[in-house]
Amino acid sequence: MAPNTAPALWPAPHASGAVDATVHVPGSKSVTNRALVLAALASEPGWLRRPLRSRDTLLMAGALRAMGVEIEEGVGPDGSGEAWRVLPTGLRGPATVDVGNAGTVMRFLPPVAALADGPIRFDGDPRSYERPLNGVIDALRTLGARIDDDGRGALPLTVHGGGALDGGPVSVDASSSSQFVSALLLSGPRFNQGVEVRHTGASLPSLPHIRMTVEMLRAVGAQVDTPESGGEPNVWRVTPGALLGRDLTVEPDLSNAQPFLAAALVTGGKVLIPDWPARTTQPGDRLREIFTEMGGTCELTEYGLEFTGSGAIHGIDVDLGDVGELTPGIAAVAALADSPSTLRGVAHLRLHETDRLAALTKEINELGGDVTETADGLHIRPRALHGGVFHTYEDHRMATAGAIIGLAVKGVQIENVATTAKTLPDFPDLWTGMLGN
Ligand SMILES: O=C(O)C1=C[C@@H](OP(=O)(O)O)[C@@H](O)[C@H](O)C1
Ligand SMILES: C=C(OP(=O)(O)O)C(=O)O
Repeated sequence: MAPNTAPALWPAPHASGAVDATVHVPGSKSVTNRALVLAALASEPGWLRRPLRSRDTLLMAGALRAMGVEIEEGVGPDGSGEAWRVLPTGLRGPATVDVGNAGTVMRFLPPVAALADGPIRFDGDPRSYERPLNGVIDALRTLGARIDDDGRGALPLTVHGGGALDGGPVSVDASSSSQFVSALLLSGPRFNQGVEVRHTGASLPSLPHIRMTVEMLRAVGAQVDTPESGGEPNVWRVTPGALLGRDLTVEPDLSNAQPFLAAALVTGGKVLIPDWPARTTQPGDRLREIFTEMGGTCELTEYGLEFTGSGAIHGIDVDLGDVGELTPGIAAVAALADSPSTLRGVAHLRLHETDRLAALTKEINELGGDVTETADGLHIRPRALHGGVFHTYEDHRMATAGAIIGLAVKGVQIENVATTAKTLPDFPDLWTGMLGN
């Protein structure tokens, strides 16, 4: 008998009433992967408490280990919580890095590899070959690195680390991904002359993620000048210097909190997310404002964020350029709203895990929806939806978007829900737990 290769279908639970749940959301992918890189580049050991353990972060840890960094399992210095202890060593090749489809791994690590002694080969999932990396490759060459690639500005490639990198000024068009800028800044303190990154493109997505990079660099002792600290627009400067080993507790992933907040909105229920930070650079914090405009109310207390749906869901006209990774979840809620929505500023999502604008349009429309792509986003006119298969294109946020729709629409089946393991392996259990099943 021929093997059955069709991806499994997961019946998305339909909500029989208003949810009322507390959901402990695991750590932030973006914070965990920056913290791992910074700890690996430090001059002394460091701790990461409550790191996210998901495909993207385990790939990052595995890649750093392959380059000689020791990452030990342990409990934090005060004995509480699970932690990783990172012991930076001389970075070395030869090594092979599997980036999977993690933007943070494929973009943040080539600059680290340029500092290693020996060749580091980068490879990954088929989709990783299509995601832009030209900004990092070209910039590293300008800064003195030797890289072998096939000329497409993408994976696979080999960085021939020389043990050090000159660094200095470099221009990069980061309109396709803010991660180009973050990547160069993160390793910048270890370049001989530091780095001055000048973004030359017409637009720059995901600015909060660049702010996260800057704040985390400063927290380990790096000196960073930014447009916001009185520097030139679109220019970031990192001074060369040693990095401290820190004891960092990773915040919950607020973008992964999105489907649970959406559940409160869609069912007219209530969800508490403990440990929601009072101040954060995570883009998911914008959900407090966006989901309030879409019909909920929220309160940030010492216990966390309590979000309550009113039973009504309103459409929204919003520029998501700063917070692009929230688009699939917002589109799912918008498809269930009482008025149309326009999501703008996210053309670069066509180069994410999948072409998210095309995928959302196709999948929502196949359930009976009325979504059209615009040049830089989506137009969503709510219509009565029906059940069917929601394809996910190996995109974790497509899977969680489908689950949101499934709360309100009977008979939705999510293809390959296991793809949520990219950033939230516990998703199916957390979801059914939230629903009291
Ligand atoms: O630096 C980061 O941690 C991220 C930056 C953003 O990338 P883009 O600027 O490519 O959208 C975001 O979408 C991604 O999920 C995580
Ligand atoms: C775009 C995303 O991931 P990546 O870090 O792979 O770019 C995402 O998580 O939505």
